[in-house]
Amino acid sequence: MKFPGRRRHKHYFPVEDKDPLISQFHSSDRLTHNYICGIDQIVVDIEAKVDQAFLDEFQLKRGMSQVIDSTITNALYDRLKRDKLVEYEFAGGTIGNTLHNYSVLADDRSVLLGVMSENINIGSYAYRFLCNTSSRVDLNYLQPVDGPIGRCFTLIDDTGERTFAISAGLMNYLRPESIDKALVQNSSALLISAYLMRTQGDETMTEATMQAVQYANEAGVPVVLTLGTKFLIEQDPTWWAEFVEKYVDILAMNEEEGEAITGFSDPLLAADKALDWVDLVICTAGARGMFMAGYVEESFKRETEHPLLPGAISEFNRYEYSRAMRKSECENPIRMYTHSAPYMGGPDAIKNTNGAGDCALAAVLHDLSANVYHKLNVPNSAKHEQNAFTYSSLAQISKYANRASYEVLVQHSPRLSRGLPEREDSLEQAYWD
Ligand SMILES: Nc1ncnc2c1ncn2[C@@H]1O[C@H](COP(=O)(O)OP(=O)(O)O)[C@@H](O)[C@H]1O
Ligand SMILES: Nc1nc2c(ncn2[C@@H]2O[C@H](COP(=O)(O)O)[C@@H](O)[C@H]2O)c(=O)[nH]1
Repeated sequence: MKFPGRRRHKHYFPVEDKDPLISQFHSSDRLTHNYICGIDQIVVDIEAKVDQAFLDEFQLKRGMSQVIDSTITNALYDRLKRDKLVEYEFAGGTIGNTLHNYSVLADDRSVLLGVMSENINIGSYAYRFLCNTSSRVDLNYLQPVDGPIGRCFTLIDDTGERTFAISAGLMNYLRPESIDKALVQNSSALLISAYLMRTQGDETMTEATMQAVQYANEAGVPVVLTLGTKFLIEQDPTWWAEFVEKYVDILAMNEEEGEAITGFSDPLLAADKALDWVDLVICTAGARGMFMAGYVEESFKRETEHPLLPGAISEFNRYEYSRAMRKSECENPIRMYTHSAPYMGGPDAIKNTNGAGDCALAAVLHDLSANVYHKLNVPNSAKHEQNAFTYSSLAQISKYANRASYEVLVQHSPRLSRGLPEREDSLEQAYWD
């Protein structure tokens, strides 16, 4: 719950003193609301601490997200239960987490597309997923299926490395006809992950995703792709690069995924390379914080007031105070980059890194969506003389994203249980204005 805040005496007066003009102005139903939507394999995370011998026993590759068959699933589940190794069971899924965190941060609507069991028993995984998802995430468009959603065994070793074993259930049976064209085309962004391309046999998730992407591309709705895991990208980096160039507008990745798709281990160079394909890049880099890269029209560029940073691209942060634009909106596009270290140098004790990257992306999406909201409701604002993609400067967004992921690092779940404080000394005043 948000802090109730201070009450001022002057706001309490008799009904007859009410000014009809003022009440009209404050009426929130006169504001136009926007939303973002995303597609996911609906899964619940089952988290346990394990060692290498445990991974070997179930033929799991350390650090990977891998799909397991029903024999391994049953054996793994029985073993986790028998030895009481399960620490948490919580709604997961990379896009589910991101939309939940977006809705918590923005206190606004997002729409999740995917499947949901049509018959739900109290305490079942489907039930848990629904219970652990923000009421601001619209679940009305989920496609019913006759069977279970997915389970993601999240196995964490002593070093904090996470190995994901996915028991798919019916999570990949979202059908193309379940994608509502108007819903996608009226949204402020369509969020997808690389995992959605990992289907087999008669699973229809990839086709459904491509249907949504086609609708979004047709309507100019930004398609945001998060790469999920480097192992998926490493299998065919050229295919992924072409996919990104053809269909995607905003690319989110961590430094390992960045290396897999671009060949550059330096996150700044990886972000720069990815900017050949998309309009905006987010590259998280664990304890090193995050890098972002984007475009701005020459005439709207703003120089940073921070020291210029050395790096593979010298003084790369020079224009980090600029708001990002789509390359196609710029007559003379300039590339700009920013880097932010972790908020407060990172937490003293990290409880869990699960979902830190998803949360950073949620904050970026919040900024993008706030821009759309502002434009819809205050179209004549001087702010929109620049046809920017983002509400804030790249420098501000990356700080906000790191602030949001900090919150995930100090809790056990990948999903935020509350929004960020209204104002913080550590964020520049301009952010809140
Ligand atoms: N060990 C760490 N110390 C401090 N901050 C961290 C650490 N790991 C992650 N973070 C924060 O979380 C963000 C996302 O983390 P990262 O691990 O790169 O994402 P992903 O979960 O996608 O692999 C980073 O940009 C940083 O702000
Ligand atoms: N939709 C899918 N989500 C998956 C898969 N494997 C893992 N995950 C989810 O990722 C988050 C952790 O995100 P990260 O940014 O910290 O890597 C976790 O909650 C898992 O549920 C998958 O195959 N599909």
